[in-house]
Amino acid sequence: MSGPTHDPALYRPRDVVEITRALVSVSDKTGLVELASALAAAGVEIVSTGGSAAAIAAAGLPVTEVGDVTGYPESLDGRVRTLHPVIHSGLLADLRLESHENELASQGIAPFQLVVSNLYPFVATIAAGVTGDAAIEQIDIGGPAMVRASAKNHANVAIVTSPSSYPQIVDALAAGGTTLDQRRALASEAFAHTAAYDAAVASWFAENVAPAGASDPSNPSTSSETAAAEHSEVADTFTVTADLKNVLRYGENSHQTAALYVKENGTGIAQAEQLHGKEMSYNNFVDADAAVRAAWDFDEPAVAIIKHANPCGIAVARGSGDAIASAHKRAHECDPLSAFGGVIAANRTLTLAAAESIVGIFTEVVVAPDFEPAALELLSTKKNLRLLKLPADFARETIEFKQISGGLLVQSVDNYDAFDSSAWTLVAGEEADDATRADLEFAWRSVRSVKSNAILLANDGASVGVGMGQVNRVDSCELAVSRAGDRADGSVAASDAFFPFADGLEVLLAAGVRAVVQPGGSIRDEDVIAAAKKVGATMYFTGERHFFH
Ligand SMILES: NC(=O)c1ncn([C@@H]2O[C@H](COP(=O)(O)O)[C@@H](O)[C@H]2O)c1NC=O
Repeated sequence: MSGPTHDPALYRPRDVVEITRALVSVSDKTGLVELASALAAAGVEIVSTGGSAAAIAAAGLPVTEVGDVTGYPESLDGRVRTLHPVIHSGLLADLRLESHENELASQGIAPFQLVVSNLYPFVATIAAGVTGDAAIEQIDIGGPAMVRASAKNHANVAIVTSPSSYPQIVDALAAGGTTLDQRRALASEAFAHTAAYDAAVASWFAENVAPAGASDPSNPSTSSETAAAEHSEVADTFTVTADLKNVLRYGENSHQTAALYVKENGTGIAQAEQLHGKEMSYNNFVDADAAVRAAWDFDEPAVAIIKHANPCGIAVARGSGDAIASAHKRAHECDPLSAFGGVIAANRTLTLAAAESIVGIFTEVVVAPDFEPAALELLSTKKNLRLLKLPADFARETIEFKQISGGLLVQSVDNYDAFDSSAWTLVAGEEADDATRADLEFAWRSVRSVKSNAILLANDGASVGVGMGQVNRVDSCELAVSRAGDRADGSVAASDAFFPFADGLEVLLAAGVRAVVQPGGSIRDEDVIAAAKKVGATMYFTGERHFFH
């Protein structure tokens, strides 16, 4: 038996390939009858598997069952159908080579020039909650084999994996055949189709079937018992597959190209339904994601207002009135100047009262789990405002990744839940009273949505001053204090990481901050604690930081 042939001299050129025989085996039968009609009208012999053949025959069109070609019945509950040398030789024979042509002829096997196939709906099956052997049975084997075989042999075979490509095949029939360029493009789509399919299977398998210790980092444990548990198992490869949803007008800047890709079973911002407004931009998506990240960190009704991926206001509701309206008003008051042109996320249905509070403020995007009809109507009067409704099964991601040159960094998301102040250590001043404690918990929860170095001042469940993204902590403290103005006096503060020196804390204390929560852990903690004690301020250490870059 000879190995692969590489001698270019042996290849006879082939561009247009006339279609005389097609193999059709599709789970998604959209457009099947229309395509089969065109094939039949062009005199193409159609060979097909059980369900596809039945659909074609039911339309009164001629079709040959695969079993009649192989002389072998579809067997093992359909596990073995097209997996037969008579089929695969017809898919893989490279008719540019005289030797293949002769071999096929001597075996009495007719080649295929067209394969139409899409695979068992594995992702839809597991999304519907199917598990165990029933899910495994939906892993298509014969389909990917014939898709990959014909994609490899695109010099001779056109492989169609999507009903959206059927019209070009109908056109090709009229034009006398498929061109090499066409078959190359279709083969590229086909390999992407099987790669995405296998990625979905691999990810499900790692989580549901593989023994413990072999899990995929895209599915890390969501247990937050200890931070160490989050750092446990990582897999040898990291695969992400996402399909193009739409090309965006541009990226972060107008000279950058950009597109939105969506994960097949994703339930996030990328899947949100746009109810109103202009097309979402790249930056809108980034900010909407950051806004949801901040607002969804709270169980109680909360609103976050984001600019350039940073909160310029976060608040929970107060009083007996409309909760989301209250949360929005209080979040907005934190920094009205910065909230201009911001992105607002609410973690509850956006009410009319909240819409009335928002409508007069120039806002780019409002994202919420739903909108009261009257709120939608009111906000829809703003033509430039985009309204996004999150999927009903919206869920925050459990892992995140960043591209670096030559690779990817992957980590579990910061879901370390250390908001219960009873677990903190008092290192300076008096134990906080209940109201102060609640404010410290609010500040500590909010500060992890702020880019490091992050300082957040809060009062009564609302941020009053945010210092973000500075390259030293003193500047972040000064920024938070200057944004808070008079409101710094009597507020509480959270710092996403320890104070390396007392200087940053001293800025906060001088402005009247009366209680502070921070991780602790600096080699100069004693100096920092002394600064708090000196003015009688309360300070807690959480023991865990919340860097966010
Ligand atoms: N076992 C095989 O040899 C085989 N050959 C084709 N299939 C799949 O059978 C499906 C079509 O089945 P039907 O035509 O019976 O509805 C296609 O999704 C195709 O990918 C197979 N099924 C799974 O492995």
